[in-house]
Amino acid sequence: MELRKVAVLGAGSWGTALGRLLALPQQQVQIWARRPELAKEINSYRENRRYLPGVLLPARVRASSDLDEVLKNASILLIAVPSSALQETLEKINGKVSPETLIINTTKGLEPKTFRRPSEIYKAQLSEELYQRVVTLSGPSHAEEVARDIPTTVVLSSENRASAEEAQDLLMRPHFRVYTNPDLIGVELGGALKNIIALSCGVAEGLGFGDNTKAALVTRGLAEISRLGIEMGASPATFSGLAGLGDLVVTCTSKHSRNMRFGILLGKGKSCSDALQQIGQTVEGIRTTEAAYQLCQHKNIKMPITVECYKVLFEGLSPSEAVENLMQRSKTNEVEEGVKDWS
Ligand SMILES: NC(=O)C1=CN([C@@H]2O[C@H](COP(=O)(O)OP(=O)(O)OC[C@H]3O[C@@H](n4cnc5c(N)ncnc54)[C@H](O)[C@@H]3O)[C@@H](O)[C@H]2O)C=CC1
Ligand SMILES: O=C(CO)COP(=O)(O)O
Repeated sequence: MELRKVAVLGAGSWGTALGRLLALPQQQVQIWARRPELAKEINSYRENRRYLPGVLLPARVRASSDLDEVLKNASILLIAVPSSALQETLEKINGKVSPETLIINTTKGLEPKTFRRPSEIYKAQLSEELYQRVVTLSGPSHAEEVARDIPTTVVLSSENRASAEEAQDLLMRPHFRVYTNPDLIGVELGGALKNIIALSCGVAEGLGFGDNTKAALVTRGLAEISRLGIEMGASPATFSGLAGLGDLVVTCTSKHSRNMRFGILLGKGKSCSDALQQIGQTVEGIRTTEAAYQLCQHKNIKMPITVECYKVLFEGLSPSEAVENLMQRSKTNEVEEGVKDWS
């Protein structure tokens, strides 16, 4: 049996959980951790105590802070760094990856100012040949549950169908069901924009509001995600799928969501910097709120939750004022005009 090597870049909770999933008798996994101390700790304890405590890693998973060593002979590359580190990471691997390598992107986010989705960052950094090997993984999947083999469904998209199907075969497990979807724009926008709504649900919880408020945010959040997504070229159906509604539901309800936990702290009166420090992990919703706010202003699309979330994060608006602003907007229809008119 030919032994394959999988390189995972990013030793956070998601890189570690997926590294564990990819460790098979025929697959050796090496995780790249920026900090040598973290690589050492993972190897010594067979556990990533900092980012994924309580999950024992098989011996086939090793960590290293030497990027060249991790990339050497890898035929599969999985990238799980925060969106803020994606460009820098791709620059580091430039010229070190062979064109046949299958690349799985797991970063969810949107870049402020440029509005680039993760795959657009790959496209700008990689050769066209290698870009055709990039597949984005999205959908409702908290690392803490995937790492404990809790049944999970995800979705893959790519510009290249054969690459997406190859990644599907690679990742399918009895407890991890993988779908494909050709709508790369929708899959990546769903995964990024739900973070804004999860953060807002957290704020509502921190303010002491209840389930009605959360349901309102999820539903109206999905409406504004879809409005922006369709304008950007996504297929409407994707937003009722795993990368849309699916990820929105899990992130807005799960105790594992860093975006929601960050929002709870804001709702309870913590400053952004204190809340971020307390979470101590990636909170993609902050950058994505900035990007989506700029984008909806630029494209003149109504995204009231995103706008209020932006004001709380970047302009010092209090969470309770943001809720008041949302509730007291001028009256309107639920569905867009033209979808269903009064007869
Ligand atoms: N944790 C989860 O359940 C899921 C996470 N994701 C996405 O995966 C991405 C990574 O998230 P997590 O693993 O959860 O984050 P995390 O906060 O658990 O870990 C991030 C890791 O990236 C490292 N890192 C930060 N800056 C870096 C840089 N410049 N170069 C190299 N490494 C750097 C950190 O040191 C840390 O090891 C995010 O885009 C997130 O939205 C997607 C689905 C599920
Ligand atoms: O994307 C995720 C689950 O699908 C992870 O969400 P958080 O980053 O909010 O933890």
